[in-house]
Amino acid sequence: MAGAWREGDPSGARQFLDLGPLELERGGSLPGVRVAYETWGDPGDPPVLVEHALTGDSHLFGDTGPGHPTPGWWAALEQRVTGHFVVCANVLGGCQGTTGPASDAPDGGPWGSRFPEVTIADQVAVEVALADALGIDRWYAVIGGSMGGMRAMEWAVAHPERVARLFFLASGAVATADQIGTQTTQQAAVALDPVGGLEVARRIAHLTYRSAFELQTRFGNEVQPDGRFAVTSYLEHHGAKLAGRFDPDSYVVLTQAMNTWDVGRGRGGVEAALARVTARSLVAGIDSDRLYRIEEQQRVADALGVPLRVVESPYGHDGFLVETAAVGALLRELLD
Ligand SMILES: CC(=O)SCCNC(=O)CCNC(=O)[C@H](O)C(C)(C)COP(=O)(O)OP(=O)(O)OC[C@H]1O[C@@H](n2cnc3c(N)ncnc32)[C@H](O)[C@@H]1OP(=O)(O)O
Ligand SMILES: N[C@@H](CCO)C(=O)O
Repeated sequence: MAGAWREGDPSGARQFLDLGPLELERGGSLPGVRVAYETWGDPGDPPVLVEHALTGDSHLFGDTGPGHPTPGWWAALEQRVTGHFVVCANVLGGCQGTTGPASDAPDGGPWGSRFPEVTIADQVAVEVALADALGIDRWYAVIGGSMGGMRAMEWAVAHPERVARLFFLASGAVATADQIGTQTTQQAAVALDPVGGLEVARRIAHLTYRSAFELQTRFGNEVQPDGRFAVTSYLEHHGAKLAGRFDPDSYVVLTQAMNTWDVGRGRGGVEAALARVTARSLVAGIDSDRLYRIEEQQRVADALGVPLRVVESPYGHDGFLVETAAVGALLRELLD
C-alpha cells in the first residue's frame, strides 16, 4: 500500500499491542485490532496521552530514522512535557502500524477500500484498550489538536473519570458543513485516482490549513522560473509529499471519521455531552483558522465554563503545529 507502514518494515520506536475483535459504532466489526504506539519518559510519572491529527502518527517526538521517515510531529514540545509518561498511538484507520485499510483483511489481502467505516468513538475505544493494557486507569492529561482534539474530547466525555486534564486545541465538537464539504470533495478526488487524487486532496486541504493572508504575503501572484505560480508549486509540493507517505484509503477512512464527528450524537446534543466532562480543561484556537473557526472553540469553552485561549498567528489551522512557543506555554500551564 502506497505510503503505509507494513509488517516487516523497520518499526523504529513503535511498539505494538494486539487487541481482540472490535464492534464498530456504525455497524460491522473488525476481527482483530493492532495498535501501534510510542512512549516517552518514566512509566511511574503522571501519564499523558497525546492525540495526533489527520496525517500524524505515533512519532510525536524524536528524529527521522529507520521506520520514521519524518521527524516527530510535535518535537518542539518535548521539553514541555518533561516529568510525564507520554503515550502517542497511531489512530484506528491510520496507516502507520495501527489496523487500517493497509492491514490485511481476513481473506489475506489488504482491506483497501473495503475497510469498514470507523468513528472517533471507535478510535477512542481502541485507545481505552491500550490504556487498560498499559495499566493506566486515569490520564493526568489528554491532549489533542484538530482530529486529535476530537479524540481528546471523546475521551473526556465518554470516560470522564479517566481524564484529569483536557487540552482541546483548534478543533470542534461537531463537524461543520464547511469541513464536510471540503473533506468529501477531497474524498471524491481520491475516488477518481488514488495517488494523484490524494495529491489533489492534500492541495485542497492545505489551502484550508493556511490563511489567505499568509499565502498572499508569501506568494502573491509570483510566477516561478519554471512557469508555475509559486503558490501552485508550493501546494504541489505538499500534495506530492503526502502522497509519498500516506495511504489513500486511510485518508478516506479518517476524513470520513471527521465528517461524522458529533460529540452530542446519542447524548442529547453537544452541550449535554460536554456537561459530562469533569476534567480541568484548556480550550484554545488559532485566530486565523478558517477550517476550525474560533467560534467552534468558543462554543466548547462556554459549555465547559472556561475562558477561550486564542493563539494569534498568521498560519491558520496549521498554527496548532507551527506556533510551538504559544501552544507549548498553554500546555505547560495545563500540566503544572
Ligand atoms: C499532528 C499532525 O497533524 S501530524 C501531521 C503534521 N505534519 C504534516 O502535516 C506534514 C506536512 N507538513 C505541513 O503541513 C507543514 O509543513 C507543517 C504544518 C508541518 C509546517 O509548516 P511550515 O513549517 O509553515 O512549512 P510550510 O508550509 O511553509 O512548507 C515548507 C515546505 O514547502 C516548500 N516550499 C515552500 N515554497 C515552495 C514553492 N514555491 N514551491 C515548492 N515548494 C515550496 C519548502 O521547500 C518546504 O519543503 P519541505 O517541507 O519538504 O522541507
Ligand atoms: N497538517 C495537519 C492538518 C490537519 O489537522 C495534518 O496533516 O494532520
